[in-house]
Amino acid sequence: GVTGMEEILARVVAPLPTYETRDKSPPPPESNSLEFMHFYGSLDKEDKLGFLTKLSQDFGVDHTGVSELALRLLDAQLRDLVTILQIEDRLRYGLTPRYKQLLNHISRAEGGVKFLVDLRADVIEIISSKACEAPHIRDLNGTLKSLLSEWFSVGLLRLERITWQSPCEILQRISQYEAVHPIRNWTDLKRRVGPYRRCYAFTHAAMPGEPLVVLHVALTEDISDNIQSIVRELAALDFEEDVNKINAAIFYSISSTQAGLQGVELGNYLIKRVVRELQSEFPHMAQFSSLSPIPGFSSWLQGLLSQYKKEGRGSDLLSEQEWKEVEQATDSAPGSAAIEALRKLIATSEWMRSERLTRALEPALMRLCAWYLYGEKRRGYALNPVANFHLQNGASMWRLNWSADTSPRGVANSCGIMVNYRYFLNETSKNSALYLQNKDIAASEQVLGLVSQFQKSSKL
Ligand SMILES: CC(C)(COP(=O)(O)OP(=O)(O)O)[C@@H](O)C(=O)NCCC(N)=O
Repeated sequence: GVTGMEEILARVVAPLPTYETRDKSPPPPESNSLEFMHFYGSLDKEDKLGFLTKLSQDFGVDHTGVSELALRLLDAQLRDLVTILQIEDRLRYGLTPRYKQLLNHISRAEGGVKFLVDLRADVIEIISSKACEAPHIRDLNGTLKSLLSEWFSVGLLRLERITWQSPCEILQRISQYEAVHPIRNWTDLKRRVGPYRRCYAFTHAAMPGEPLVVLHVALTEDISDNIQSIVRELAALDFEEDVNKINAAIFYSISSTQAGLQGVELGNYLIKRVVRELQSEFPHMAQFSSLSPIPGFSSWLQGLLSQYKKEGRGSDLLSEQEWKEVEQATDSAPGSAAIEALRKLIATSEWMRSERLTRALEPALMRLCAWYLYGEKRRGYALNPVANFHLQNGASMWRLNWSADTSPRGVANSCGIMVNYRYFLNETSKNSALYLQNKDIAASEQVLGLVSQFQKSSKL
């Protein structure tokens, strides 16, 4: 109940020591941390929301104290620098939320770091579900994120290569966490860590046996243009890699496993770290690229077709000839009926069954997909989350691949198209800065060509 929460919080969230005694006060008993963790663990989702709201509101920053210090700082502007710096330091300390010490102490308890990672996952869920508008909960998220970013900085992470000899519990976790191309069975898993494959994970001493982010790599002769050649069912090859057939590293799946570490950029660091690892193992390797899905393209396209149907602008999406093919294949009248018919074909993946329709639609779907990846934005950045991830890392949108994923899921999600985000090593930091600051997308001639085809045909 509420009184229970109030009582617990007042007892275990020690008041912030005064500025003068900030380095002299003894740490609160570890029992406070253990009691907090135990109590929180016993709450259901509803109560967790109430508890975290109370923690962030009533045990955060002393706003009155801060505004008084701010006034004192203003008054001191004409004083000597030493005085000003002293008051600034008081202000800096005054902005420390009362609960921050408790979070620090919890991190030193057994299982405390994992507890805080999961606690932030709860906070993120509360914020994204808009379950409560309390602005203080964002402060709590910010404090947790900055603490976790320090504890999970690259220097404190361990790069582990996962092989068939890795402990079963790690292999089991790898197959459980694989979010992009689900692992079907032991044979599939063995293939993913076998010859011409690499699987790496970051782990942290505070969370033993827990892969924090997992990267799957295929070692190939050149940059892969389809996923079937990478994940198809094949008897696991037993012979060692033939180094002459290895010139490229294809990142075909990456998944972070801890929701509470969102924003800590582990995936980006893992890719960069693995590139260095592979360069030392294969000094001549010069091609590093992802082979990425394009989740959301199909549904975006269906939405676009509905919108253009309403506005009677079908001719802006497909050429005369392309519409003719659709009308014939679906026996529909020109105009909105044909648009609706095409929308249905995309929604049911029916178009894939007809050789003729596939050939007719390829140019249109490729230029629409190029526009979806390159032109569609959210707050100025790429709308597609996978594109945004790789572009933030400094990769360039290098090649769209037709019928790259012919699995039912691949056709349903992105009309079977996949994209290579290529990592030109001496350009990633420049590309990343240009993308993050100016929202410029680094793209190849092939992609830019498809985009300009779309713009010409739709007069965008
Ligand atoms: C793509 C991933 C690995 C990026 O993680 P990370 O680099 O830690 O980014 P962030 O979560 O810190 O923003 C992550 O967003 C993820 O697991 N996405 C779901 C699976 C996928 N590959 O899209």
